[in-house]
Amino acid sequence: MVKIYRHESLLGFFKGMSFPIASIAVVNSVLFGVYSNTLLLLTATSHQERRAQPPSYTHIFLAGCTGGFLQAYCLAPFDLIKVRLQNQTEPVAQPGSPPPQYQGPVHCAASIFREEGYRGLFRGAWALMLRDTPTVGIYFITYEGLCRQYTPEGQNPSSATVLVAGGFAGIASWVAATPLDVIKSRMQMDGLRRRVYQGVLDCMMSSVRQEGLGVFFRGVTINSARAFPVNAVTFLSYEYLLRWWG
Ligand SMILES: C[N+](C)(C)CCCC[C@H](N)C(=O)O
Repeated sequence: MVKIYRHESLLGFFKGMSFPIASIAVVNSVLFGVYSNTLLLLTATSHQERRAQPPSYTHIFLAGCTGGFLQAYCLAPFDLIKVRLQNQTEPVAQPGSPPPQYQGPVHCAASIFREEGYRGLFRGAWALMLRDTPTVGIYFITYEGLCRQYTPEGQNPSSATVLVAGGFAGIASWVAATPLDVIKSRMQMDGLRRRVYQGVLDCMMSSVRQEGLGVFFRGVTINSARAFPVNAVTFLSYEYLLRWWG
């Protein structure tokens, strides 16, 4: 951190932000848009009417799963690129040494397309859909459940409630998502050199065989620590944007 700050000032910490920001905007608008519109279809109530006539948890879960399933499709190529770039851990290039395999997100996307084809951009997408379909259901159930618990009937939840409920929704869904998150990332890295895994099930079996059941909880702490603030802010933005524009 000190080195980055000295050489590049505060801006250095935000390097490479434009690509994730653009992808988060698309992915989250699909997620929340599909969720809300599925609820509209299932319960015939708009976001504003849902405080007075709260939908059932079954409907919330189904709408969440639909949102999770469709957002995974949009997320897949962006997530693949993120995982490939993050795993590129060769030491910093010396003058004269060959450049890293991927020079940035656009170059990474283009090389995957060139070397592995259109389907290559969707490597790991099945595992991602399996990860996100049920866990986004859990995400919205936790959020709604906590909001209802701490809000007087018929009223809008306070900002503090939205932040805390959003934070815990993030943690609950990420804890549930971590086993398939591990598998997903392994599938995304597979194919870089030679293919190791036959498919999602094969990847699960051989990971457990080699590393034990603990493999399914790799990174659960860091995922949860990230999930709280990210999802607190996500839900606060969602609630306020809909209140202003709705
Ligand atoms: C379902 N799963 C837990 C994987 C993600 C839920 C989406 C939450 C948010 N986009 C985030 O990045 O935390």
